[in-house]
Amino acid sequence: MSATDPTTPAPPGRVEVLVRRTDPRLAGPVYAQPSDAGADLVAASDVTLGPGERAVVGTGLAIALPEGYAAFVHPRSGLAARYGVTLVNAPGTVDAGYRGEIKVVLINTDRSETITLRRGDRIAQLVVQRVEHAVFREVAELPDSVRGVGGFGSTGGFGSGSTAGVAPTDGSDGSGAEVGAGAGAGAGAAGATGREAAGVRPGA
Ligand SMILES: O=c1ccn([C@H]2C[C@H](O)[C@@H](COP(=O)(O)OP(=O)(O)OP(=O)(O)O)O2)c(=O)[nH]1
Repeated sequence: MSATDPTTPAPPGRVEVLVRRTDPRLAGPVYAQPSDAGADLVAASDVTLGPGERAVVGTGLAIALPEGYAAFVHPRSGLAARYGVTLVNAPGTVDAGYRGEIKVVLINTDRSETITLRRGDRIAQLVVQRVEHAVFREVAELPDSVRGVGGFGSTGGFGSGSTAGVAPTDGSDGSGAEVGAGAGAGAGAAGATGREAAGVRPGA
């Protein structure tokens, strides 16, 4: 079934996403396999990326998602593993209200090889998901949790003989040095700057 066939209703349990081809000769979005999470997005134009270069590439597609959904532009693992090509902003977020052409922000992370992708090449994949819209409620204290403020490697890093679950002996939270202004326990809940940065209005 064509992904853009307007006469075929969505089967039960499947969300209907309206698709407009801004470039009618291009394919997509197409699920390569029935159980794939992502539908392939293709390049609307040729693009050549030297080592470290990036480009915003059109896909020839615009969509209308139902309210309560978003679509996420993810890299393709084959392009990433074979050529080092991924997305600068992975995953890119396509809002339900966005009606413009979906674009892909590609980057060539390879240090020496230039890659040329051709119009019609599959450059990314689109994952449609239900998303919650939160009500952000400001509080003075957050409820306790097992993790607490530990993060950024607090469970022991990446080695198989990790120290996961071993409490630090220095009385710290185990997360090592503070990482940026937003990593502290008070950020987000107590600091005025954090509130402003989070867009939380006083009294909201
Ligand atoms: O990889 C992406 C990411 C975003 N978009 C489109 C859809 C999305 O709804 C819109 C805005 O994206 P985002 O909110 O990430 O951009 P922003 O930098 O916050 O810009 P804006 O001020 O327009 O929201 O751009 C894409 O086509 N591809």
